[in-house]
Formats: sequence, C-alpha cells, structure tokens
Amino acid sequence: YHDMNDPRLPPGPLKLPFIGRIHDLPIQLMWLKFKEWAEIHGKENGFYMTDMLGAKFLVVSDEKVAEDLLVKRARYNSDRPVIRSLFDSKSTHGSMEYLPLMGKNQYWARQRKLSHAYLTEASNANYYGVMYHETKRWLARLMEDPDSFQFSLEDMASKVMCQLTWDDPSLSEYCTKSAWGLLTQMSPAGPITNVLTPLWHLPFFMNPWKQAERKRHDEQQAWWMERFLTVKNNMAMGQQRPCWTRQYIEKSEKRSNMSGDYEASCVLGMLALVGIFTVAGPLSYYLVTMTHHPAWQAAVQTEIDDVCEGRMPTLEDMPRLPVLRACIKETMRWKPNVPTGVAHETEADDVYKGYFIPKGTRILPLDWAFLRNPERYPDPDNFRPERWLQPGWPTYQEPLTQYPTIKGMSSFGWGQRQCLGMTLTQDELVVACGALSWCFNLKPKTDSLTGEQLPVPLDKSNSLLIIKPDPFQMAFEPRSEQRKREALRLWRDSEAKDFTQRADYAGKVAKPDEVTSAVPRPLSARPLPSPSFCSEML
Ligand code: HEM
Repeated sequence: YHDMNDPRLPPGPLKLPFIGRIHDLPIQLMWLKFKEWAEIHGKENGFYMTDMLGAKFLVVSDEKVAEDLLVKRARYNSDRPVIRSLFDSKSTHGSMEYLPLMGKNQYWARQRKLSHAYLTEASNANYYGVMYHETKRWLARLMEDPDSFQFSLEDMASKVMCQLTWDDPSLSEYCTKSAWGLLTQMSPAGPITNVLTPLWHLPFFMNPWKQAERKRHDEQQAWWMERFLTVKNNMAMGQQRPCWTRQYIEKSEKRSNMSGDYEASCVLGMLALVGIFTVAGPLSYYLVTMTHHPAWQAAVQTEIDDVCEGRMPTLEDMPRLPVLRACIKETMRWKPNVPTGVAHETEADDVYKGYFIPKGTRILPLDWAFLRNPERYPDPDNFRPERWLQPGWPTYQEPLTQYPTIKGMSSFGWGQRQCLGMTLTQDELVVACGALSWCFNLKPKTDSLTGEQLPVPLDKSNSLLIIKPDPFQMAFEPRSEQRKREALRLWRDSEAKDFTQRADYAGKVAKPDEVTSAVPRPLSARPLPSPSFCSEML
C-alpha cells in the first residue's frame, strides 16, 4: 500500500493504509458520496482516484474524460473487475456465464456478437408483437389490481424477456427472482464479501456466503439449461414458435463459435435476465415523475390524443411523439437507474493528463455526475423535459421526429462494452409509457382514513447496481369509462388471439372459456432443478 498516496497518481481523498478510503464511503446511496468527492478532488480534471481495500478506482465525473479513456483508449480499457462473491465472474476460468461481467476474453467476444445480432433481429421483427401484448396485459392488471403495480410492472418487463428468449411468458415470476438473486449477489450493497473481500476465502464448510452462492448459482444454471432443453424438445415435436433459443438451435448452433449447449443456455438465460430490472427502473421512475408533474403528464396525454386520435400509441407513432420521448429521457436523466455506472478495468499501465493510471485500475464512469453537470444540463436537480424540446437548451437537437432519443445516453455505458439493449429499452418504454399515459391519470393515492394524499417519495431507493424506488403507493385513474373499456377490450382480444395462435401451433383448437384472467394465479410450487450436471464446472 506504500504507493497509495503517490503524487504520480491522480489526486483523490487521502487514503489510509490497507483500507484505502472505505471507512467513510457509505454503501447506501454511494453515488452521492462519489459525486461529493468529485466536486472536491475531480473539479479540475474531471476524475479522481480512490482506493478500497487495495483496489484502485478512477472515478470519472466528466463525460469528455469517459470518452477519452473508455472510447478512444477502449483497446486496453474494456476489461471488467472481478466480482468477488460470484464464482469466476469474469469467465477467466471458462465458466462462460455472465456476458455483462465477463473479462475481455473470447467468450465475451462471441457472446456479445450473438446477443447483438439477436437483439437487432428481434427489433427488426417488431419483437414479434410481444411488447404490445404484454403492455395490454399490464393495463388490464393495473385496472384489476392497481395496488400491485410494482409487481406487475416488473412482471411485464420479465414476460417480454421470457417470451423473446423462450416464447414462454409464464416463466416471468421465476425469471425475475432469478435476476434479483444475481443482481444482489453482484452489487457492492449485496453480500458483505463484495466489500470485505477476504471473507470470501474462508474455507467452504465455514463460509455461509460461498455456500449460499453455490446454491444460487447451481439453481440458476440448471434452470437455464432446463429452459434450453425444453425449447429443443418442443422443436423436435414441431411445436416451438419463434424465439431466440429456437433461432440459436436452428441457425447459430453450427455457425457461432459457442462451445455447446451449456454456453448457449447461459448467453440466452443472461439475455432474459438483463432486460428485467434495467427496463423496470425507468418505468417505475416514469410513474414517480408523472405523479409529481401533472402539467407534463397532461402534455403527454394531449400529444398522444392528438397524434393517435384515441388509439393506444404504437412504435409507428414514435416520430410524432417528441413530448413523450422527452419525458422518458428526462426521467432517465433525473433518476438514472445505474447511478454509479458500470466499471471497466484497465489492462495496461497508462498516463493520462500527466497522471499515472496503473494496470488493473477500475474506471467508474459516474453517471450520476454526468447527468447532473450544470453546463450540459442547466437546473440539473429538476425535471425539465423542455431541455430536449426547446432551442436554446444545450441538449436540444433536431429533428424532433428523431430526437430526443435515449440511444447513446451516457447511462448505457461506453465504448466496446456499451449496452446492447438500447433499442429494446427505447421501444419498450415508448410502448409502455405511451400506453400508460393513454389509459390513466397517474396520481398520488388518497389515504382512505385521513383523506390526505400519500407521498410519492423522490429520493428513496435501494442501492444495488441497478436501483429502483422503494415501495410506495399511488393511484391509476382511468382517464374515462370509455378508455377503460377500450383497454380491457384490447387485452381480451390480444389474449384470445395469442391463445388461438399457440393452440394452433400445438395442433389443438382454442376454447374461449379457457382464456385466462389478467390477474396471475398463484404459482404452483416449482420443482427444484437438479444442479448436478453443472456442479463439476467450477
Ligand atoms: C434503461 C435500461 C438499461 C440501462 C440503463 C443499461 C445500462 C447498461 C450499462 C451501463 C452497461 C455497461 C456498459 C459499460 O460497461 O460501459 C450495460 C451493458 C449491457 N447491457 Fe444494458 N442497460 C439497459 C437495458 C438493457 C437491456 C434491455 C438489455 C438486453 C435485453 C441490455 C443488455 C446489456 C448487455 C448484454 C450488456 C453487456 C455488454 C458488454 O459487457 O459487452 N441492457 N447496460
């Protein structure tokens, strides 16, 4: 630790021997502290260095610096740091499991290529209509059971991913739980072993963290494999409709360089997981911002009514809905859901602006700081969608048929590791937020006892890598009886059509009385998947 305060290194808060600067870094809402330090130590350069238990962090608070380091110097700044509480998070030893966490290795290169191709193809095929179907289901659920909106919102995002990946929306609840398990396990605010990393190395028999992770990991891998094999079996029987897994088995199995079913089941499973909380985050914050800004809500509603003349908006309407896009984008700017950004790790010693950046440094592109830069975003602490709509604001861009777009936002990361889900996110948010504003007035809820409005908190969230607001209550008021009836009709029609199409595919005839309710039935107990086939992996 002798070089921790070495003057050749970028400046930063004074570090203590061994622990560096961990003692006053709160694990809760840590991006606030990171930005506070940026205002002191990174003011001049747009970056500063800190040290946590021997790991060096270069915290970047200026987008220009992120561009220099993560885009222009991407060749050696695109690795990932190891996540202690996962087994082989970087796939250094061939586990091949978590694409977004992989080191810059052969598995990452081929899985990224495949994921990119599938996401592009799905978007060209309009995601097979899945987003409309699931959005209509969600509207119906919100009418039947508005108080469960936080559950049904995540479930909607999960159903979209489960359908795209395996053509089976009934998997959504399990998939969300599985995604939550991985998200907590990989976050600094998750298991203590991500911060006090030496604890992870206790022997297995006396190591509760390793034991718990073994169980989580094995169940997840077994489930991914079970999903993969189910699609394969269905295909053999001629009963599998299009989805990414079928596409892989049909077209990519031979052509892609995947090592076999295990790797394929992982890249597909991971794709399903990664699209749940990422999309659910901005969607939850859209509810928050709309309840707090009724005037903007009204502006979105007016725009939708003018453009769509009473129909629910579709992706074809997107060019003519700039106010909706501005409110979505401003929501993501105001309440970013990956506020710390995702770290890259450097693979070579470097010198930047005269400072030494040693190999193995973790570069943290601090999205919270980028999005609150007052020069680029005047009045950064307030929700101001007009910054995307009116000339004179630094972020204004024409034509409004194309801009604002969330694609390319700093929130999606940088360079060779930039997010692959930007188009999917934009499309899903436009469809879902558009449908919400078409159907409901989003309002605070009134307490039935006191008659007072219940607060919708602005700053209460968890502190995982991908955050979401803490549970709160709000009201979904259909904009009119007629809109309510129309939304319910849309769902009934969509559900009946989906049922018939599935039944036709399976060679059966649909019976209308088998059509299910929008409110989920309790999940039957799932049989625990067997972990045996993959336990020898690690
Ligand atoms: C608002 C929504 C989302 C946000 C804010 C977001 C953010 C990010 C960020 C910050 C990264 C890391 C970038 C970097 O290291 O520089 C990332 C990577 C990734 N994202 Fe997203 N994401 C979102 C939605 C999605 C969706 C819907 C999908 C796919 C279905 C997706 C797939 C991926 C993948 C596969 C990677 C890994 C790329 C790599 O490591 O090479 N993301 N995302």
